[in-house]
Amino acid sequence: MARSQHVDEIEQVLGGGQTGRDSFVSESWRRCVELYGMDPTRHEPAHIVTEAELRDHRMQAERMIGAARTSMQALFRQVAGQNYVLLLTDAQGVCVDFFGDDMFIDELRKSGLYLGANWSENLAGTCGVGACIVTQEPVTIHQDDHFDNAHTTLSCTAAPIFDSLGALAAVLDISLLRSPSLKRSQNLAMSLVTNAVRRVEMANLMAESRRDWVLRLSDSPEFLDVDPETAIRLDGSGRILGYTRGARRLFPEGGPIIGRRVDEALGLSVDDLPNLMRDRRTEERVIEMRDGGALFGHAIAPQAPRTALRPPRQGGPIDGLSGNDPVMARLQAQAGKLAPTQVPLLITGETGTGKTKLARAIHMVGRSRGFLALDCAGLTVERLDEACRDLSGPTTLLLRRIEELEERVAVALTSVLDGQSDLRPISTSCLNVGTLDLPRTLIHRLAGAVLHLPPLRQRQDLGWLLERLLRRRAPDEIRLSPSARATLLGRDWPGNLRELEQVLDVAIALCDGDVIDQPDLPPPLEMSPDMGEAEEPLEQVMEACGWNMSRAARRLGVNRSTVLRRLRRAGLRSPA
Ligand SMILES: Nc1ncnc2c1ncn2[C@@H]1O[C@H](COP(=O)(O)OP(=O)(O)OP(=O)(O)O)[C@@H](O)[C@H]1O
Repeated sequence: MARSQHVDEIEQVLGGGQTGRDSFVSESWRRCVELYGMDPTRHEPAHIVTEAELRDHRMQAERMIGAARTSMQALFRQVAGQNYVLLLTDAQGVCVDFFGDDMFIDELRKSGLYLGANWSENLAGTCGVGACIVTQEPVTIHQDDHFDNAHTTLSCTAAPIFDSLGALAAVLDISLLRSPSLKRSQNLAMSLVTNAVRRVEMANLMAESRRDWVLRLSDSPEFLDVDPETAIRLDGSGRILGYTRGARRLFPEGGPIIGRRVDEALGLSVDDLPNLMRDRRTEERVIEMRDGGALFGHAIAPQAPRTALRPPRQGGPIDGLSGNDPVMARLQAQAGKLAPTQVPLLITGETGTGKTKLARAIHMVGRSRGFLALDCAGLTVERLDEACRDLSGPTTLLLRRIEELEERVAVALTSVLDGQSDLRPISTSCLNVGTLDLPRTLIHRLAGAVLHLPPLRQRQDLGWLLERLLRRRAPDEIRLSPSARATLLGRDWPGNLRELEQVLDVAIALCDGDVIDQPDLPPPLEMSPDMGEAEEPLEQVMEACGWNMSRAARRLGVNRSTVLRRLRRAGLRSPA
């Protein structure tokens, strides 16, 4: 388009005419004339700040430059050989970082596609960075979308980068000195730059969240751990301390996000975060959204060491484990005091009583940065060595079902613990410490203190648990009828909290309307006499099972070879 045509079109738009330009372009033209007093015939060189000013701008933007570096490098590699230039500007529009081809450096510098160029709209007229700062949205300003006649060969696609409090912090711009005439030729550039911005915001949030929980969210399980769409940073009571821009979709009604509770948008509380850590399968980490949708979640525990021997926070993860049960209250008080120490802990209790949950809660309150969870069933020496090889700094080692440890692995574990003083083991077992068939040397390294969780049938807070678990699973309207409630309160719960959760899940699925009635409750599992508590002495178990190895294995919840090994170790033989 000839220069005069460009000027004519601007004047036409100023007069209220429609010329087919994107509305954000026409609005920017209007601002250029009416707000900044620019002349449509202007042809001005790029505005470059002084060296000293650039130093200041770069210093102020230092953190964002660091957070953006990796994404910019990756983006630059993606567009290699296509003459694209990448600019990172601060929120004032000054270019504080740059990636471009050295071959064109003089031309880039002259056009303002270089460090120190100031692309704010009131100086440069309609341009990618300037329009992006004003609209706070991604934009492409293509060729004669630019107001200033000096820039009408450029094509600039820019996306805003927000800090974790939701304020505009920077702009990432991808530009071409010369481009095809069609604006849609830049659609791919737009998608590349918006993806890069998402990763920059994520890197920025992660860098400042070492002391808090981060919950990363994704629509699909495949991208959850590698390239999630958004993330929120949470304090110990589940309030949002920071977020990446994508998290706005959690609160479609708008308004400020900082300080909101996560359970306003998602069907989870901060106590559930340990269940969303990376050691769980991605497909299992589903989070219900309050609006009926679902997302996949990846929770990252606080990384930085906490101040030593700090008492657990009020309303923290350990406090949330029970209602008004005196045995649990005592246990939680002990757990809270032991959590910030390095004392190795053994948590015992029947299956499903919440041993793993308590272990994770202790880790959250403790001082360890790292967290490694290992299932002892089927654990090999190689897997143990591999998992513990690259650990650095204080780390919680959660060993689930320690009674399943094979002898060879038990020996290897003893050496691992001896060799890594930063490892704090927290083990769980369905057996009491006295019946654990493990080398004494190892038991002393694992059971500095023992915390025993009561079975659900002995807890006095079953009513509280019913309400809490129901509220976490179902919208507010769903409630239990008095008879359904009485039935649940009267059950034995051999599967403890896990069984309770499953019964509620089934009842919620089966109930019509918003009342769970007695017929909606699945009947209690028929427990065979073989599946009682697995805490009796081995000889008693064997006798009860008629010295049948398979039955004894089922009753103890272990495999046959473990029973055989225990019998040998205890010097027991069938009387027959
Ligand atoms: N205090 C609690 N409040 C609510 N839910 C709980 C509580 N403790 C545990 N749960 C839930 O009960 C289920 C079983 O808990 P967990 O896995 O910690 O039990 P466990 O004792 O380690 O079981 P197992 O010995 O069979 O591995 C989990 O889904 C957990 O989220």
